[in-house]
Amino acid sequence: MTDQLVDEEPALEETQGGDLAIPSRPGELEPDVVDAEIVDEPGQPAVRQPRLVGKRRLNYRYTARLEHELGYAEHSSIEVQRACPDCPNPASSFGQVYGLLARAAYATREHGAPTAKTLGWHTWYGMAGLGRGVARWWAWVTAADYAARENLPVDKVEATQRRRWIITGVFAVLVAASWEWWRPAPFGALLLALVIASIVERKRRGIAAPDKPLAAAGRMPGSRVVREAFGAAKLGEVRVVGPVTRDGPAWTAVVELPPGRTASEALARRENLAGAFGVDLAQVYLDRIGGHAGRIRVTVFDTDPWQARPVKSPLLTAAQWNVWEQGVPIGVDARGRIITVRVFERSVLIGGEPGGGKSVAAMAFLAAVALDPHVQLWLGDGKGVDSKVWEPLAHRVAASADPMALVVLLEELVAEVDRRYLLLRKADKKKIDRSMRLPLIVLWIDELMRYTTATEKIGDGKTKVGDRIVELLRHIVSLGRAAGIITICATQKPSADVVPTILRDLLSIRLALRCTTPQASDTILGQGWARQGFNAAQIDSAQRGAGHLFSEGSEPQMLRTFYFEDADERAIATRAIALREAEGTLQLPADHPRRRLMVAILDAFGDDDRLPTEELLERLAEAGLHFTPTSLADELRPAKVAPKQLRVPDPASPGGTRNRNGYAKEVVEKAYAAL
Ligand SMILES: Nc1ncnc2c1ncn2[C@@H]1O[C@H](COP(=O)(O)OP(=O)(O)OP(=O)(O)O)[C@@H](O)[C@H]1O
Repeated sequence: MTDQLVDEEPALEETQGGDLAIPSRPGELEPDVVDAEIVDEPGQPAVRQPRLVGKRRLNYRYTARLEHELGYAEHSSIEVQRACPDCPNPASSFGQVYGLLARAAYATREHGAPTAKTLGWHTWYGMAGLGRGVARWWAWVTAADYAARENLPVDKVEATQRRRWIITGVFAVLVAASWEWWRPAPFGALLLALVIASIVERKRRGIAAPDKPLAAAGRMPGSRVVREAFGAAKLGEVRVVGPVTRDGPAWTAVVELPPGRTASEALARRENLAGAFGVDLAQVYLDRIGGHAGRIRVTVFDTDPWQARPVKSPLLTAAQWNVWEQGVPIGVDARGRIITVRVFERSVLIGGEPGGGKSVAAMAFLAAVALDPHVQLWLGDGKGVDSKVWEPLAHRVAASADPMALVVLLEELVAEVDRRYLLLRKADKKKIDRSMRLPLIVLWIDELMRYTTATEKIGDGKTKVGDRIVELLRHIVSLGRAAGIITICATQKPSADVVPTILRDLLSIRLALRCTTPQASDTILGQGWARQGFNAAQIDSAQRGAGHLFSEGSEPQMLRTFYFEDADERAIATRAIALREAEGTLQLPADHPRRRLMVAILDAFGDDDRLPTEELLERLAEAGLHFTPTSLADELRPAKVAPKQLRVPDPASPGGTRNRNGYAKEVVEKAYAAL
């Protein structure tokens, strides 16, 4: 690409309104006109077929950007400046003033200078001021003030009038003479008069110029600006420890508060600080500095980090996950660092108003659980739609949105908790560990309100279903910790009647997405956090998926959850099913072929405890199921059943045994029970 600016000053008066055709659409340009202006590069073929690719009118000149083809298949563009026939004659004074104004307008547009508004003010009040000025001048030149004094001699008044007319005349001549010196000068003088008149007029009328807005701290403020902002936020005279530095999309500084003031006070005044820095609340972050309660790290982002593009989870590309060891990656902090939560021995509460992003946040947990084939998923879904995709890989599912079905599921889980406690007691352990080979169980309940507020009566006819569900949940959450049972609940209405405090306090990981009130935010995070600056009601609706997470550490942290599209969710579920199938941990439906095969094998055993492979194959063939030794082993591998060397009765010697490759009934029974 070659960019040449042919900045030849055209003979403006000659071309003005002349026969120069100014194209308005690409392709209309007359080649001759352009060829005349183009300076070919030495040694390059002549320009052909110029094509207009853009034009711009600035001042009284017209700039056309042309693209033309050189002899070889290369393009180059050239700017040609011509006089603009629609503009006032630039040689005239009016044309020159027009030029000045056009330049000012251009500068306003290009550089965003707020001149349009200022110009409007000056024009309006300037005209009014000029009118008043002309009236004053007339009173002065006619010596109206003298005329009113009756005892003054007439000749004295006339002399004054003469003198004042002469002064006016001299001034007029000077202005007129400047015309020759520089044509826009009289207009410049007029403009100056207008501006001065406008300022005086506004002063007279008591109209103040609009206040200059407080400048934002910018991308790299000095420590003085930081100190002043803390002062303005009523945090006293602080010291900026070390330099203010850039940290990716933000600037950051360590600030030491005045003696006796604490980092908590600064956290509570985050919004005041945002105002003092001239930025949005979402752009300001305050982190405590370990080992010094009076120091705080302030980080101010150039733009709102929570409105950036959705962030994809690492689970989308992970072949498999290990929840026990790797935890659950649920989102990113303001700097884009992944936040992972440990879930073993913990339970989760996700709350927020409708559309706050609960289902998407839950997806991070469900996707991690799904991709770990050794974690069982128990589903209780209040809405009956959101978790449909996970149903095929779930171990148990409570029928859609039916509180009674959830009661049945929870009772079964309570029984499992009790069974695990027995195992713990036997193994003399306080909590399950990997050596016990018990799978983690994740219980997922979406839309808690639907269940905990259900008023139907059950059992004795006195207990409400909702109360029973809360009771069962409390049992599972409090005892499930040591038994490897993790409960995850979501709720749209995080009020105390939906999530009783007694249950809320047991759920140790709490994620507050956008809420309507600080009280709702506190219901999720815990009492008093909103006052200390962790308030999900301050999350803007444009900050989708943003929330406060109370997990580890002494206070909540803000994050943005990973975003999963429907297709991502389906892809993970499909992968997870295959993974579980391969590991033999998929809970198979009643009519699954493997389940039917295992029933047929158990029937084929009859009263025998062990069978050589060939005999088992014969008995299966009698039942209409035809396998070879290899195909049977392949079918049973996912269920973790494999043939091995066994002592089986020897038909050749009654009462004797021999070594054969075969299957043990006990192994098949265990595998069937685990399906
Ligand atoms: N982490 C995120 N990143 C980007 N967009 C998100 C994120 N989380 C949620 N959203 C957007 O917000 C919308 C609502 O999210 P979601 O369905 O999870 O809300 P919800 O709280 O479950 O709503 P409801 O209670 O009505 O079911 C999503 O469709 C998505 O567009």
